[in-house]
Amino acid sequence: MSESVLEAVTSSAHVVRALLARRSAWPLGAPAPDDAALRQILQAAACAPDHGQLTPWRAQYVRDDARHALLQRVLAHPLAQSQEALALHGKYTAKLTTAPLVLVLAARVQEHPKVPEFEQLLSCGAAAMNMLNAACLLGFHGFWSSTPGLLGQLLKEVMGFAPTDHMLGLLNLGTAVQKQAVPAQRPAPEVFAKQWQP
Ligand SMILES: Cc1cc2nc3c(=O)[nH]c(=O)nc-3n(C[C@H](O)[C@H](O)[C@H](O)COP(=O)(O)O)c2cc1C
Repeated sequence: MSESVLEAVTSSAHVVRALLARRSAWPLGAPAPDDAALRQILQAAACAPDHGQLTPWRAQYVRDDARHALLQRVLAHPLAQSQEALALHGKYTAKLTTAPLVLVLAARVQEHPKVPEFEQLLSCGAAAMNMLNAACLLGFHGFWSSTPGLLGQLLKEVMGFAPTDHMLGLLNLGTAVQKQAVPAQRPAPEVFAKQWQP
């Protein structure tokens, strides 16, 4: 085996090991990916399988003080003043400000004769996972969290997503505060996959 092939094989094995060891982490602190690292992470989204090349994934990222400005706008929104919504302000605060870099994810699905909605949504999920994996491979940590119900609606309005966009949650990026991640108990492949034979 040539030196360069050996190097490629060795680094591929390293990447697969890193993929298999990946854990989500929460809370997240500094450092977050800088602009150059974030660009690579976003570029990884664009490597998702994308039937019809529709680019259905959308993201807006928020760093540092801008997270607090976003939070204030969310909390000040008229829809966030009901008794029910007021009880969720603490949860919204934790969701939007616990990680130093927050990507707000959405799917922009379009009518297409060959690409149904579910394929476009799956493509967005793949894009998000590519970003999470890229961030981890670059040495950062991440946590994909949801923006249920009203929070998704508030973020959509405050951040200027399109009214028809589907909110897909937050991809929180930074560095794990707790350094010792417990290895995850993952199901063995036999649990969810089997060989089909005629
Ligand atoms: C779209 C999506 C939204 C999620 N939202 C939450 C959430 O709001 N809260 C939560 O505890 N886990 C949420 N999770 C699960 C975590 O991101 C994470 O996968 C889980 O804690 C397991 O950790 P692991 O990735 O290390 O296996 C969500 C996962 C997905 C795919």
